[in-house]
Amino acid sequence: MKTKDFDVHHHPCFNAEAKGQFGRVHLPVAPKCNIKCNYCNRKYDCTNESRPGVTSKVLSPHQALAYMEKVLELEPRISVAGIAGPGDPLANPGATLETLRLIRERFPGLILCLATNGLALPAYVDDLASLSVSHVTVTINAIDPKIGSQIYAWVRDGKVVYRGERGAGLLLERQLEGVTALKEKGIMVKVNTIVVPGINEEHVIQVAEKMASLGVDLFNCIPMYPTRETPFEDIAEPDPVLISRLRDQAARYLPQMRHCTRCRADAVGLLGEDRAKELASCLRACATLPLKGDEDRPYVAVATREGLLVNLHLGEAASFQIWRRTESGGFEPVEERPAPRPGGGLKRWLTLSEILKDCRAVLVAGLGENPRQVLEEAGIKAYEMTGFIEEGLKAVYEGGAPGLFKARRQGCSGGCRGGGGLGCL
Ligand SMILES: C[S@@+](CC[C@H](N)C(=O)[O-])C[C@H]1O[C@@H](n2cnc3c(N)ncnc32)[C@H](O)[C@@H]1O
Ligand code: SF4
Ligand code: SF4
Repeated sequence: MKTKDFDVHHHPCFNAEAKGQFGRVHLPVAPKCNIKCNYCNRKYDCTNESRPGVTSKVLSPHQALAYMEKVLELEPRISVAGIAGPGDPLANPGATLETLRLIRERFPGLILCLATNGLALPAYVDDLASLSVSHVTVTINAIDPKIGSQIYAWVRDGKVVYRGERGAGLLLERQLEGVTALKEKGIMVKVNTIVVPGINEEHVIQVAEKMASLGVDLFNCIPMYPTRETPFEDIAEPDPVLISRLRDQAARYLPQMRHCTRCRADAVGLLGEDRAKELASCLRACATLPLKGDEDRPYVAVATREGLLVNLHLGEAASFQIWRRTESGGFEPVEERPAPRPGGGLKRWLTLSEILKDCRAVLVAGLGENPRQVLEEAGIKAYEMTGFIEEGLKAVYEGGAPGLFKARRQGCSGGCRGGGGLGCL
């Protein structure tokens, strides 16, 4: 079938025959998640770990568009732009839909794809269809809430957190509704089932049977990758012989994906020829672009006592120094702007966003999650660091200097395997 400007068969995950010819890029624009799987660790900022959920940077939609342009220059065989985390794309619906919209507009010939746990899927199927998203992967690990409750620590719907069978039951309900709605729209659906020894390994076949009854196109039995600092870290990875047997049994119901490489959330390239390491500096550079691409934001605001070091927390700065890049490539302070007075909660940070609206970033020694969110929603990236202002400015304007800024989630889990590991998911 040929739909619009792209050919749905050119997806290397859904069609094994396409995998040597066509590649995919994951755009890491979705950091938050609305459930907690007991095998998943979404710590990022690591270039070496090769497992699902890891990315070296999170991008805004406009940064992701700029990154996509660069990636296609380097690797024109990429036919798919997908969003697979590092959290759940539909737990970050604003960033996800905006990214898909920007990519669809600029690259009508690309296949758009999404991987989700399905909790928020029913609410967004119409949006996905209207953006011509043609391929969706839903991770469904159990069709029995008793089994699901051993895999999911919690499920958050709006502001309410559900645990145990109630949480797993709600998730399952939404997954079934979401998959049905996707198929009604003619979207290709792959179901990922993570095989967790001792928990769901024999149940996997029942999941496949149920998915077949909903018209799912492809089934992907994925061996759980034991990940440090998760409740399942001590469960051994399932044996390849077991996985092969489960795939053969599940094949009675659905076609099987047997070539999944368990990609990172910033995977890029052909499957099995991942170029995420090679493109890490490009990804980092794109993460330093203004958060909102269409605005002119020449300045960076700095919380400093004396004008040499970044040494004040956001909340304790009575004023911010405003710096810019000079034509010769150096940096100079242009003015000092008073900060809003303490107190006033959210209003204080909204006022600060207005004061700094021509700044692409603010350098501070520390800040809380609420002001960070308010500033970032206004397009001002907040970087936590201590040290020389000029070093921070260089990193903001030019990228590089990994490690200078304090990671939002601290480094990798210590289980780095120097990038060898398992390829991508
Ligand atoms: C990182 S998630 C992102 C998309 C979405 N949040 C989801 O879970 O479907 C991509 C895939 O990686 C899987 N995954 C995460 N951690 C894993 C692990 N330790 N072993 C195997 N698969 C894992 C997820 O279950 C999902 O199928
Ligand atoms: S839904 Fe995806 S990102 Fe969220 S915890 Fe599970 S595997 Fe991780
Ligand atoms: S994780 Fe598997 S399905 Fe997802 S992009 Fe990688 S190979 Fe394709």
